Order: sequence, then C-alpha cells, then structure tokens
Amino acid sequence: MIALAATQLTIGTRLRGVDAAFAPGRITAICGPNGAGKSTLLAALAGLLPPDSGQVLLSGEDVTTMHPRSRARAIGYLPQDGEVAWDVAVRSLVALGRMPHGDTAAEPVERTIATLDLETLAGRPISKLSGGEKARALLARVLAGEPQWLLADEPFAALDIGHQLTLLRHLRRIADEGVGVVMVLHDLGLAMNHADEVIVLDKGRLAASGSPAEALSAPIIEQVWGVTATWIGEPSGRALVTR
Ligand SMILES: Nc1ncnc2c1ncn2[C@@H]1O[C@H](COP(=O)(O)OP(=O)(O)OP(=O)(O)O)[C@@H](O)[C@H]1O
Repeated sequence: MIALAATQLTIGTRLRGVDAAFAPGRITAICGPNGAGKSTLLAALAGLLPPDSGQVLLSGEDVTTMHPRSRARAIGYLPQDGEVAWDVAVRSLVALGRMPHGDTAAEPVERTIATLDLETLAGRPISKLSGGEKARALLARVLAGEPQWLLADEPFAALDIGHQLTLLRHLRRIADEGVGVVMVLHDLGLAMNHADEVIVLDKGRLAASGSPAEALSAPIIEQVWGVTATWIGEPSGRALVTR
C-alpha cells in the first residue's frame, strides 16, 4: 500500500506539528477556517514547501527529496489559484499533464477532456474561458497525468452544481481504482457527504481528524469556526443549518 503521511510537520507558524496519514483509495477533505494552514499543508504534501521540521513521506520516501519527475508521476497537485504561463489551447494545456510520463498520449488526454465536459472548448485558448471553464481545464491537466495521488485545493469552488456532481462522481471512480484523493474544502456539506476522512486544521494545528461525522461534529464546528450549527438530513445527504 502506497501511503502518504505527514509527521510533526512544522512550517513557521503556518503549520505547527501536524500529524496526518492518508490512505490510497480514500477521499480525504482538509477543512478549517481562513488562514488555518490548509493550502500550506497541501503544498507541503506535494513536496513543494520544505518543512522547518517534520517530514512528508510517500511510501517511506521524503517527498522533498524525490526526483521531481517521479514525484510528478505520483502526485498531481492543483493549487488554489492556478495560473497558466502560456495562452495555449485547452487540449494543449491538458496534454501538458502527460509531461511527467514523457508522452502526449492522446487517449488519457481525450478521455479527461470528455470527463470534464471540455470537448467543445478543446481548441479555445485559455484566455478566452470563463472562470469555471478554466478551473475545469486546469483540473483536466492534472487528471490527464493519471497520478496515484490527487491533491486539489478547492476544486469545486468555481464549478456549477452540474459540474460539481460530475467531478464528485469522477473522484469517487478514481478513488475506487486506488487513487488517493486529498482536497481542501470550505463547503462542509461536501466534506460531510462525500469524503471518507476529514482533517480539520485550526491556526496551523490539527484540531480533529476521523470520519466526517466525528471530525465535523457540531461541537468541533463550534470550537473551530465559532459557529453554532446542526446537521439535518440523512447520511450522505446532510445539510448544515446555522443558528
Ligand atoms: N508565503 C507565505 N509566507 C508566510 N505566510 C504565509 C504565506 N502564505 C500564507 N501565509 C500565511 O499562512 C497562514 C496559512 O495560510 P494558508 O494559505 O495555508 O491558509 P488556508 O487555510 O489555506 O486559508 P484559506 O481558507 O484562506 O485559503 C495564513 O495566516 C497566511 O496568512
């Protein structure tokens, strides 16, 4: 089993001694208030932020010292505000996701374009896309690389409800195939209903972790977000009602 784990991860005051383990085939949501350290943790898991102390291990190997190409093959990372250096067409951008493999294999590129409903946009330059269309194109680039781990920062933020649902189903499908999915989510309903595990960060520290029901219980939401709220509805269809 290829596991990804952070031990006593410390980066300035942004992350303070965070321990977290992620399992392949599972969807883990990282939640917490603004500035809690969620994006910092995700970037550190991707090997892009060297810690002051502690480490991130992928199958026992330190991610910061892995060969960049093997790390890129293993870990697909989608940052919060993805920027594109060149104004290429969507299809070319998605094909760039194959770089870690040293190929531009048409099959995964076209499959990912179809999965993210980008067929009619495939020839259009990135600069001429809407915010949500660009978000889907950037996500497609990462998915086309078929990584063992998908680390995505707020992948649903710009998507309409239909594309959110399509993406949720796709993430569950790749998780069922063994991919480890780790994503930062502000929408606690999405985390409660669709994640297998939840990690809650608060001021750089781990505040809770476990099943969605455990880690996002009303007392933890009150303690971490300072919000009094109740979950209503059935499992996998819960809604958070604030008071
Ligand atoms: N490059 C940086 N150097 C120093 N501090 C930073 C840097 N980037 C972010 N921070 C600070 O580190 C803390 C954690 O930031 P981070 O982006 O990880 O939070 P977050 O939980 O993802 O927040 P949000 O929900 O607002 O996206 C914040 O207080 C932020 O101001």
